[in-house]
Amino acid sequence: MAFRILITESISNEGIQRLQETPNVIVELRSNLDFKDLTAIIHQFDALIVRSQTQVTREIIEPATNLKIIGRAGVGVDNIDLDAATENGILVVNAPNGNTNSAAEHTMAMLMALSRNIPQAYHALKQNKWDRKQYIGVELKDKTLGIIGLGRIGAEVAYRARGQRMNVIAYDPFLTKEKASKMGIEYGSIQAVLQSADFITVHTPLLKETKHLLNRDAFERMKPGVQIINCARGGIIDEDALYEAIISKKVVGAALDVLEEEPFLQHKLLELPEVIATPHLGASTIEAQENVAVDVCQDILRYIHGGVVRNPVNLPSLDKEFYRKIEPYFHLGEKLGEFLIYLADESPEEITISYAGDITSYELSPLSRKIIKGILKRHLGTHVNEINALYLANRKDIQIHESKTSTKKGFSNLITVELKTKSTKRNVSGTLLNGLGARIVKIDHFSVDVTPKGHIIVIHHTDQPGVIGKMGSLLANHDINIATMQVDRSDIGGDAIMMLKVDKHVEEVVLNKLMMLEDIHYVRAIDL
Ligand SMILES: NC(=O)C1=CN([C@@H]2O[C@H](COP(=O)(O)OP(=O)(O)OC[C@H]3O[C@@H](n4cnc5c(N)ncnc54)[C@H](O)[C@@H]3O)[C@@H](O)[C@H]2O)C=CC1
Ligand SMILES: O=C(O)C(=O)COP(=O)(O)O
Repeated sequence: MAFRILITESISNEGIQRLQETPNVIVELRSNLDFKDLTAIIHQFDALIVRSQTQVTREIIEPATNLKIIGRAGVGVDNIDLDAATENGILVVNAPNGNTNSAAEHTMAMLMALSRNIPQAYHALKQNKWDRKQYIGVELKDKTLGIIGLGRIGAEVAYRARGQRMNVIAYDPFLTKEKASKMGIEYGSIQAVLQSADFITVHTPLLKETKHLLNRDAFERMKPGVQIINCARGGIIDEDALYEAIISKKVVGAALDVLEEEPFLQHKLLELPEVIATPHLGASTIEAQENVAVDVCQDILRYIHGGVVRNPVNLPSLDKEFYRKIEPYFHLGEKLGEFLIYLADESPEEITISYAGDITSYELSPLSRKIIKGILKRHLGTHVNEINALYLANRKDIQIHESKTSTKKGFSNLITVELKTKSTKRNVSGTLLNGLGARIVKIDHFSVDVTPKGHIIVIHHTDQPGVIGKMGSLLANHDINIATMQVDRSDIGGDAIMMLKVDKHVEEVVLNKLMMLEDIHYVRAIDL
């Protein structure tokens, strides 16, 4: 079946072509869809690529029954409902590096246009007005630029502002005094930035915490005559508060590339002569558009080809080398989960994953997701994946615990998964044996050695002469061939376990007959 990709906004051909050249991939470009159209057709697609103007809300995501990946050709993902995507097991990727320069350059262009009234003067000139006095500006040199959010774009703006011989003071929760001093800028609290800056530019994402970061209270703390730039996201600035601050002359200029609602036309801020604006052009350069389109399309292709995506938004990001090393454990982990859930008769309440030995040198959360996926998949089906496994476990009130010890427990690496239900605890351990691959090496307190693959029968019995013989004849009578067999016991005549690898699926009727045999207490058939 072909992999169908819907692109709802204009993105560079450099990216689209790579998708179109891929066999079995169908690309549809539909930049004229409204919300209703998109909701009606989204179920036909495996992937969706957007920029900032398509609102990928829960109402779009829920009917998207075939959607596997959403690509954002740009940085901000505030137009995508990430919770809804995660809950529905849809991977979201973005292109965080490709437009940094362009956004930083646009910020500088806005800063310079603002300080010298260039758009206003140009506009007057176009109307045949030669007015040199009204458009007198201020120099940037020796003025203080306050930067709120010193990530990729904020930092590039800081370097450029230093080039303009401005003093720069920045606030970012991840900024340290040492890092600031290496960059030749001052580290400040948000209050210090608000109080000392002549120009303030914001470069945070739009998050719950940054919504209306510049509000009435913030404007009150600023220096009289301050000028504001927003080339990040509408919503970071409270627009009513900015409007009032301009009317009261506290703020003497604002340059806005973004507003809370886009497209923005006939907005009251645009009626003020102190406000200059562009229609969300921060990333609109040939270079940035090529970069982000190529980056996002390459990630979609990596996804299609089963590779590691570079820029996941709702999954931990994996480095290629790390992925190569951890991938064999992924397979083992998922199989341990699938195996263990067959041993449980009741619904899982707690999952405890313990890692021991060499494996603990890795970041293990992607592996834990695989194990949980393996456990949940039996009852929740293929809908479970590594993106929504934790969310679904949480929704089912299953508690997850994880522990690690670098001490080796008989094997160079060992993964033990325990499943607690209302009345029992079952556990299974597995390892990767050098050169031999994955093995299940322990079930509860019994030692075994089984490849987690194919048809397996697990039998608990009492260690008595003849049990194995009776069981073997019964299987033979049903034409079931035993490929390998493992037995372990606690002590002579005590509890024992049998693990049989057989050549075909074992029907319920055969299992029931096995259960009727004397000294057999428990039988499970597991297909891995
Ligand atoms: N106008 C446009 O066309 C464009 C706009 N953007 C916007 O710019 C934003 C920033 O982009 P990048 O620099 O690439 O992202 P980034 O993730 O590299 O940087 C964001 C920074 O904001 C900081 N931050 C978060 N909460 C904060 C808070 N409460 N106070 C201060 N700092 C805080 C983070 O620690 C981080 O360092 C994007 O999220 C996007 O919304 C990005 C590209 C183009
Ligand atoms: O990358 C971002 O966050 C941007 O805001 C750029 O938006 P755009 O892709 O130009 O609609």
